[in-house]
Amino acid sequence: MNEETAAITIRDLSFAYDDIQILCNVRLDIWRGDSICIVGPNGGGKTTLIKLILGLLSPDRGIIRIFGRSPEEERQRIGYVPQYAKYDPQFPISVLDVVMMGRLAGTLRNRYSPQDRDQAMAALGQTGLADLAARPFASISGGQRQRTLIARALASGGDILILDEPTANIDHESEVRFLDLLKGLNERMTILMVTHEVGFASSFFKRIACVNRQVVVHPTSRLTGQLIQEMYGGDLQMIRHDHRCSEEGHRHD
Ligand SMILES: Nc1ncnc2c1ncn2[C@@H]1O[C@H](COP(=O)(O)OP(=O)(O)OP(=O)(O)O)[C@@H](O)[C@H]1O
Repeated sequence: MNEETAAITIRDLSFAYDDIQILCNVRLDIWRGDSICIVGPNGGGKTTLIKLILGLLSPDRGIIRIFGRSPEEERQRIGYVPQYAKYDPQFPISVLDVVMMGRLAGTLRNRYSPQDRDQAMAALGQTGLADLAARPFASISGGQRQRTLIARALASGGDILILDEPTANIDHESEVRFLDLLKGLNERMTILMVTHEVGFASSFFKRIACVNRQVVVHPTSRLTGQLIQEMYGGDLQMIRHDHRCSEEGHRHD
């Protein structure tokens, strides 16, 4: 993969919180237009990996390049949807206000321009929520809140979209609409998504990255149908997946 096709390149990355090693010798290549699903056991290091990609944490060793430059330089090109559970839905603001927060430049200027507003409305249109712009964020459904947070990430105008467990707390119908939305966005954006729902991976993502101190990537085509059945049976609990993340259970691409 060369600089023209690379979106995110990680080499020899290690990171510890205090003395506890969380990620060790990670190598990962994510190309432009990729869609990659990040799975792994609780505490395996998925969110830590995302924070490193966003430049919110610095590696102890190794390098991370976003479009060939440092995460700090290219952070504006990444739209980030945080873990749903960490967002307080009771905060008294409108749907449009939430999306406007994605216009980082406006936040730094301390006031938003008409262009910021237009971008935020366009992002709401893309996620099918334009009619709800004036509604209090607290009054819309869980699935609509999720799409609002995606609109906020889109309003930033990035080329990479990173989502941390976005489907927790949304029903199946919303999940299907959500997948359609991701498919459309993937035509022009690189998408990374953390999930515990492995079934999700086979229906949309091109590749699946297992994070458990190290990172091992599989094409999702190898995980579909019978193979998924053999690997997980009817049980998609991450504890089974953790077992498969052992060195014997994986091949590096
Ligand atoms: N700020 C911090 N200080 C110290 N340890 C931390 C900190 N943040 C996370 N950890 C620890 O680092 C490890 C990896 O956490 P991380 O949130 O990256 O895991 P995860 O794979 O995203 O887990 P989950 O599936 O539960 O969300 C965990 O053991 C966690 O307790």
